[in-house]
This record gives sequence, C-alpha cells and structure tokens, in this order.
Amino acid sequence: MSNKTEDSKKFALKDVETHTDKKSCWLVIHDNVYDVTKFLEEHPGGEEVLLEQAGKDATEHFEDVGHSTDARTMMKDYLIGELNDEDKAHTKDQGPKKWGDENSSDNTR
Ligand code: HEM
Repeated sequence: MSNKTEDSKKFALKDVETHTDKKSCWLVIHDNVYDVTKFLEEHPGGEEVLLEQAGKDATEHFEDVGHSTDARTMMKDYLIGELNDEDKAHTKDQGPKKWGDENSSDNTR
C-alpha cells in the first residue's frame, strides 16, 4: 500500500553517491532522491543514460529531455526521499512543456 510521504526520508548526497550501478541505482532530481534500480530496464530512454547519472544530480539531463507528464507521474513510484537541506541544489521543476500550474509541486517556503 502506498501512503502519503509526509515524513520524507532525508539523504546526504554522499549516500546517493554510493548507489551507482545496476544493483542499486539512485538519482537526484530536483533535490528528490529516486531509486531507479527497478526502472532501469523499463526506461524508454534506456538504462545507460540513467547509469551514467547514477549517484548524481540528474536534474539538468532530466529537464533537457523535456520529460512528459507521464514520465513525471511515473517517477513518483521510485521516490525514496529527499536530500538533506545542506545538500539541496534548489533546482526548479520546469515541468513538461506547457504544463498547467494547477497541480505543480508547490515550492512554498
Ligand atoms: C525516475 C526518473 C525518470 C523517469 C520516470 C523517466 C521516464 C521516461 C519516459 C516515460 C520517457 C518517454 C518519453 C516521455 O514520456 O517523456 C523517457 C524518455 C527519455 N529519458 Fe527518461 N526518465 C527518468 C530519468 C531520466 C534521466 C535522469 C535521463 C538522463 C540522464 C533520462 C533520459 C531520457 C531520454 C534521453 C529519453 C528520450 C528517449 C527518446 O526520445 O528516444 N531520463 N524517460
């Protein structure tokens, strides 16, 4: 059962950096931490691009592709937590092209 992620787990970038291969592949996108190990084979963009960014902040690459709303919904399945405040890069979610602002993740302080 999935429940709300109120108590989001915090990770240091250093933790993320230890998950860099097919056995355990973590990525940071917009200061959130994703375990994409199980997603590697399913990623329409291929596992290689993910493995290349494994253990790192892949935000820029992720946004460069202009991932669809579908993709952004999918990634929630792989969310395992967020970065520690001190490791956050505070990147802005650019959203898919022409994304309505109705349910954009709110960045209220
Ligand atoms: C959990 C994170 C991710 C999810 C759920 C995801 C999902 C997807 C999906 C569903 C597509 C198909 C097109 C679309 O719907 O936009 C796609 C395409 C693609 N993704 Fe990702 N992606 C993720 C992370 C990344 C990252 C970090 C990179 C780059 C380092 C990347 C590179 C690509 C590329 C290059 C394509 C285009 C493939 C093509 O057009 O042939 N993705 N991704």
